Amino acid sequence: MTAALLQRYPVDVLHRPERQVPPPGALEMPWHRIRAVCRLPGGWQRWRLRRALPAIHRLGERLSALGDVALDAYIESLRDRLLAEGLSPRLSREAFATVREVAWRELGMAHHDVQLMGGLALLEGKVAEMPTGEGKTLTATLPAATAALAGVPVHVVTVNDYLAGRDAQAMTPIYARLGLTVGVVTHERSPRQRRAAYAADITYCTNKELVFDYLRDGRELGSECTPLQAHAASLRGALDQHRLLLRGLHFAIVDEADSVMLDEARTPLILSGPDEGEPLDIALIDEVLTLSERYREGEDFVRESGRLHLTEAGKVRLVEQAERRLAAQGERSGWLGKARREWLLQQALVARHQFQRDRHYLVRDGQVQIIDEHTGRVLADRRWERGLQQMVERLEGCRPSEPNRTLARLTYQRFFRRYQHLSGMTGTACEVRGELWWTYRLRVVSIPPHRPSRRRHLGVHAFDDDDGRWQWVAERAAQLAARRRPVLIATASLADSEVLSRRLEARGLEHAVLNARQDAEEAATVARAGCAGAITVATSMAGRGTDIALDEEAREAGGLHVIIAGRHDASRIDRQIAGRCARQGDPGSVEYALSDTDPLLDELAGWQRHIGPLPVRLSRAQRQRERRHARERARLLDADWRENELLGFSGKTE
Ligand SMILES: Nc1ncnc2c1ncn2[C@@H]1O[C@H](COP(=O)(O)OP(=O)(O)OP(=O)(O)O)[C@@H](O)[C@H]1O
Repeated sequence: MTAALLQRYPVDVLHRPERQVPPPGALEMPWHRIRAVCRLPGGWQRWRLRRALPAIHRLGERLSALGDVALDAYIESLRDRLLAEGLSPRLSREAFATVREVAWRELGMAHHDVQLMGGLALLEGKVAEMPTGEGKTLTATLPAATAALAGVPVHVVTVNDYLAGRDAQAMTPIYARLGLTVGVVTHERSPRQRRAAYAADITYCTNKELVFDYLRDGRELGSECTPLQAHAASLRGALDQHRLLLRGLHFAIVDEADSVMLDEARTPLILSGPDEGEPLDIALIDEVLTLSERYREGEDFVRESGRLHLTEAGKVRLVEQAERRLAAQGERSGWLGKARREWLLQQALVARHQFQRDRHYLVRDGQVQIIDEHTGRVLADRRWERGLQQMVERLEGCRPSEPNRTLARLTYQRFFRRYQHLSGMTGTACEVRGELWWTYRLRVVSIPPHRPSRRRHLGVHAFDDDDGRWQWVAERAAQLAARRRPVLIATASLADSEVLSRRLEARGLEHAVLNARQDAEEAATVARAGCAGAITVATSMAGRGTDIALDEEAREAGGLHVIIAGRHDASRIDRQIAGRCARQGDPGSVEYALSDTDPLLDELAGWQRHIGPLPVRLSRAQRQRERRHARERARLLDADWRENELLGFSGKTE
């Protein structure tokens, strides 16, 4: 696949190469769903990958006998051969042995067999499912360096700026010794720095920055949107290639693939700019907010599948109010038009009843900032659309921001399938393997752990209310810390993390907090979290990718203990949090502290909400939410294809 890529797309000739993905035919989706079920057994896949290992080790033995100068000369010759011949299986094995030897010399870490297998799966364009803490960061260096040595620009995509910066910095010694350049794209980088980072052999970036940069390039390209059109425009001097950020979509390794490609793929990414059209009608926003105050849940509006809907009684009430307003203010009042006023009121109800401060957003420096529900991080510069942002700002007493207009939008589903070579890695893919196949044509290969896990599951503790839960959690943390074990307490929201922090403070327990409000010291907080007796309270910010290294005393005391205080949107997220302990053969334990007031229970209606033990009800609610989110993604994908077909005649959305 990759060799073909090199033949078809000489990198420096075509601008912005990417795969043209045709919309699926009528029977294609059902057919791929059947194929997702009829996959090859995992054992056979692993056996196939394992077969390549003896050859890599034989080469590795030869390389380890070389001195530093001889190794550098060997790397030079390997690069020349890869550039000339492309990525043949033989040269790929040679490259893997070389990267492994270099990793050993530069970082003191040689890839384990399971990491070599994971690397081979990535090079084949698959999702490598490797248990948490097995060293995916190091695994990615194998296919990334191999492809980069063959001249293919590589994007290593991850979920947040902290991980992109950390992984790039940690792995740079390997790439530098191989003569490869590394770039990092994070939120604060300027366009010039981004261009330079994408020009590097290997670019570490976050999914959001990558898609936004792609959309910005799309606007720069205008109508010259396909690679061939862009190339032709460049030849006739109509396109200044130096203004583009990316060099095309060649080879991507997506870390935390289930989070990036599924959890975050429920809403399209929207590039917005200042709206120079209609000015914001603050008086109307205030009026709607005042009206919405009188609407009662259950009578005037209901929650269904996580959304708010006006009931018939609510609609009748709105008609009466609108008529009164129209009579008083005339037709220019903004109340004309049934659809518009219902929509306005619905937005006001969402601002009032659905979005909660310190759960969905926080207020900082007089501004409302959105918290990413999956990563627990602030989404800098992102705002809700069409008046919703301003409504929340008014409710919080902040100055309303200027309205934005959509410039371009794109779904992750469409974006990632445009890569010439797409692969991913994660610790949690087994339950979504079908969706990864029919959405992205990605197969999942489960890679076994290097050593058997020593993680102990200490069960679930259920409480009637938050008060009881926080009291127990604080007591438990105090006991464990006294035994010199480090404790990580994961809360479901920023508000919960602050409530717990106050409880710990009241007991005089020293602790660190990692949440969207206290994110400046992230690296230092994570570095201290593995010290003997340390207590750390964190939201899902510490859920994925965070590597908590233990000190010797902590390891001897029993390793990290994780308390998951509240179930998350998907069981995969809980498993990722549990995966912060017992990594790389270390000891560790995990337990749950659940409360009957968990907002996840809102997912259940009627008897389901009240019948059965709390852990069973929460698991039911979690499964229901996972299914709802999967349905939303399927709907979005479907709408995306249909819109694409329609706009094929009239224009493009990106
Ligand atoms: N071959 C190796 N030899 C020694 N240590 C290793 C090796 N591979 C990885 N490690 C160490 O294992 C730890 C975990 O690595 P890493 O954070 O990359 O795991 P991960 O699989 O990405 O975890 P997560 O699933 O949480 O993202 C790191 O401290 C890393 O240095």
